[in-house]
Amino acid sequence: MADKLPEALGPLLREARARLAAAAVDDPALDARLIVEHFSGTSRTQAIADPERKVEGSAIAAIEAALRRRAGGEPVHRILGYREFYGLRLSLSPQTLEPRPDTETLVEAVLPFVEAIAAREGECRILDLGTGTGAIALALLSAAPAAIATGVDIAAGALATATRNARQLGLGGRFTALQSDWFEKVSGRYHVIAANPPYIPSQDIGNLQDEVRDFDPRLALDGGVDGLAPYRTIAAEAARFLEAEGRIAVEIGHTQRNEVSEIFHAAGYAAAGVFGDLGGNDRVLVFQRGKP
Ligand SMILES: C[S@@+](CC[C@H](N)C(=O)[O-])C[C@H]1O[C@@H](n2cnc3c(N)ncnc32)[C@H](O)[C@@H]1O
Repeated sequence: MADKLPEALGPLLREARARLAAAAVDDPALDARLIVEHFSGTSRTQAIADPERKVEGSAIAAIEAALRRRAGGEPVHRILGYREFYGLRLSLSPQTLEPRPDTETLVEAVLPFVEAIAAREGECRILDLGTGTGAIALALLSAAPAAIATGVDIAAGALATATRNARQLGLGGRFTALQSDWFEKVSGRYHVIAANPPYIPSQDIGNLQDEVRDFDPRLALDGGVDGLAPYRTIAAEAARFLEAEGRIAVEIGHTQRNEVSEIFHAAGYAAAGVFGDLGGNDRVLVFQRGKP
């Protein structure tokens, strides 16, 4: 049994970090800080300026429990219940993928187009397929006040979380949640169809990092036998829902650029951009109607 956690903020942070380091957590200093700040309601500045500040017993108990979960391998943002994405705080639930910084690449890739359409037409309609927490749609709505978005997901629990996130961010009036198997229940035409679909080949899921395999929902990861099934469906069915000059933007696995490009070219789309993530990997492909 570990010693009792100290009540004073500075020593508490040090002990939290030591426990996570002993459990071989990747970044024990960062995770200890996130956990202590979240459950004690304190800030980094307070920890530096007032390290003797006392933390309440109920907060210490919550920190104790959170450290145990983190040491047991649960991702820190699952424990906190939220993750920042594109500067927005998004709540998570068991049915949502934890949004990743790489996906911000997709937001940046289409934002200039969204802004240009909104300036020209007074509105830009976005369809976010597989919306999860609402990450892509809500980031675009927060950056483009004349945009409106429909977030589609097959998972009702994900849509409930996306709807809550939209409301909490003051974007509820421009966000519609729709439960649908890709385009099945979708109607209307959109200037942007965005998707970060599941793209891991089914047989590779067992080899993913424990934190991904055990805590992200399988529905958010499994892209079928070769990881490309959702791209085939999206490429085959998008035409009826895309405005003439619209764009389709998809996140891809870093080895999938050629295969995904071929799928969209065969369906009648031309490349309109390739975007790399912060690690320099191909991460987002943008397409428009036309010959490759
Ligand atoms: C990789 S996650 C992306 C979540 C979110 N867009 C993000 O970037 O953080 C894929 C999402 O697609 C949803 N999904 C899986 N199969 C689907 C289907 N057939 N129709 C609609 N959504 C689906 C999953 O529930 C999951 O929320």
